[in-house]
Amino acid sequence: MSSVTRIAIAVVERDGRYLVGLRTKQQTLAGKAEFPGGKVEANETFEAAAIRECLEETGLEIEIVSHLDSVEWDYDHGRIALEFILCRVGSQQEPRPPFRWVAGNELPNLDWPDANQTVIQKL
Ligand SMILES: Nc1nc2c([nH]c(=O)n2[C@@H]2O[C@H](COP(=O)(O)OP(=O)(O)OP(=O)(O)O)[C@@H](O)[C@H]2O)c(=O)[nH]1
Repeated sequence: MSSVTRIAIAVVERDGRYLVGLRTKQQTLAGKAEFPGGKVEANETFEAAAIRECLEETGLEIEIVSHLDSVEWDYDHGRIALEFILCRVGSQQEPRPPFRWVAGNELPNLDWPDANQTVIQKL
């Protein structure tokens, strides 16, 4: 049995809009929309990983608000356990592209990874 990779996802909200990126051709699930996130390192909490990945990918410093959802998913590229964490950003700083702010009511119109479907319905 293959092991499960732990993934932390930062669902960052500011004024009813959410931080959304686009997975590149080089990544798995290329062309899909994504929230900032990635693999949790050894001895790292999900929350710390969400903050670190968001800073690395978007340049924005965030704070944890609450836990949103836990999802396990079997992709062709492996089995992952995702923790979706609601976060906020204090500043009016703009994210590094391709990340951008998307209105909450626009989120269902984007092409998301399958594992994101339940969390999108909750926002
Ligand atoms: N970042 C991100 N990954 C997601 C989302 N939804 C989802 O299923 N995933 C999956 O979660 C995993 C995240 O891994 P990643 O490859 O982006 O993370 P990473 O940067 O640490 O990995 P790398 O070092 O291999 O590039 C992938 O399997 C990706 O397909 C999402 O909304 N955001």
